[in-house]
Amino acid sequence: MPGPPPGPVGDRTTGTLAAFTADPLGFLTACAREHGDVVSIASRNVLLCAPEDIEQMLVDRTGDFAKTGGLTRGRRQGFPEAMMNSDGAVWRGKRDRLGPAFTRDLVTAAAALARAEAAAVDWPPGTAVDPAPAVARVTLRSVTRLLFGTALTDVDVAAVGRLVAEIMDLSVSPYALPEWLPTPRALRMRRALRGMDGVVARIGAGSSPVLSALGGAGAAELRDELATLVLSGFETTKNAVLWTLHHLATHPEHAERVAEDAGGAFTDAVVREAMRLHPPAWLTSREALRDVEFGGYHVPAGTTVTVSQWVTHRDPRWFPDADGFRPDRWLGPATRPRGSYFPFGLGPRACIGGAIAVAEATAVVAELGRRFHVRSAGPVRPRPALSLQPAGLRLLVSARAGTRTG
Ligand code: HEM
Repeated sequence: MPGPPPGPVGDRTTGTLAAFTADPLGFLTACAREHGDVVSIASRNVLLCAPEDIEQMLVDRTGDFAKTGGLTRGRRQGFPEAMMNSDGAVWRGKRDRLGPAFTRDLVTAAAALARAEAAAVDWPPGTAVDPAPAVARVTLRSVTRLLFGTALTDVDVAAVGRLVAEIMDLSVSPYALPEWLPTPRALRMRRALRGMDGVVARIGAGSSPVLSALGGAGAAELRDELATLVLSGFETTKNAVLWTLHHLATHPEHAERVAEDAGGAFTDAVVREAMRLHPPAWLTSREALRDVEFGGYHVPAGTTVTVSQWVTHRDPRWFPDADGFRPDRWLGPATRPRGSYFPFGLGPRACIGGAIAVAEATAVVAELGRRFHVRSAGPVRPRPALSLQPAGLRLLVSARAGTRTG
């Protein structure tokens, strides 16, 4: 009978919670480097780091795992009727309904819309800017125009931004107080959700292939589906663009190539490499529905099994000079195992908008990289909220010769 996986010895009462909460990325990295590919990171919590195990969980043995158990069990789900928050046959029905609307044409349209939105960014040259508000506006407006045919106003953009900020703050808080308590945070969250309801109502009144695909949904289901599509399609893509700008700001030689590349293979490689080092989705979890075995260790039913893009994307076994920003590694044929790089997840539950996100991010980076020189204006720290944010990012911006900046 195989034994349990090895792992860190935590505090007698709180286990490893304090170490995880203080520095989730550092904690998970240390677990992998010190204990191997299958690590018991807390009671009934296991981290998988080997590509073949990651593939097993996300692709080959999906029937042994549920998405909506584990870390999310018992917590009220923000949008419970959305595809993203469902499992089993209910999820299958929703994905079959929505999937066909995500066509190749939609991906092509995503690039054109994102480039047009990015063309309107008017950073004053010669200044240090926080790029997040402009990039948020570009990514949010392009994804909502693309999916729902609706151009959001600045009031809508602000309303979605407020909700995302609340969700991100909540996701880094170690304290989960009951939601009915009238804490300032709970009140802010309720206000932000009401603001989102207004945006969703406007979006739902539009017309598009995605809205037609959702034609048979009831009111609550439609609201949950639209809200999660907006939220998941926007914050992650925004962070992918912001991290890419950060890497270009610290690697002028790559920024020069992007300026010349007009959104070609090199710009695509730059975005992929940024998502390797700074994956917007840095953690994915499932609950084991039955006893399973990984790497010769026993993992009992009910265990939360986690895979981390942050940890595996930085493993030197699959990525030589793993901490270096080297976009050229994406230009040759891929020789690394499939489960070593999974910014959009893998298997049947992989991101429905991955191709759209890459097209959008590449188009925005191409357009901004063509018009602006960017230099780093200070230290940046990864903030592992629900999505990995570049905290403190500021860029010194100047116009490239021969381009208008606004
Ligand atoms: C850089 C941008 C993005 C990243 C890094 C990202 C990442 C992910 C990941 C890792 C998953 C799978 C989670 C799991 O296995 O538990 C996922 C699922 C999902 N994503 Fe994305 N995503 C991005 C952009 C988008 C966009 C643009 C859309 C919408 C157009 C979108 C909509 C969704 C939906 C609806 C799901 C749930 C799929 C399902 O449950 O069947 N995402 N995303």
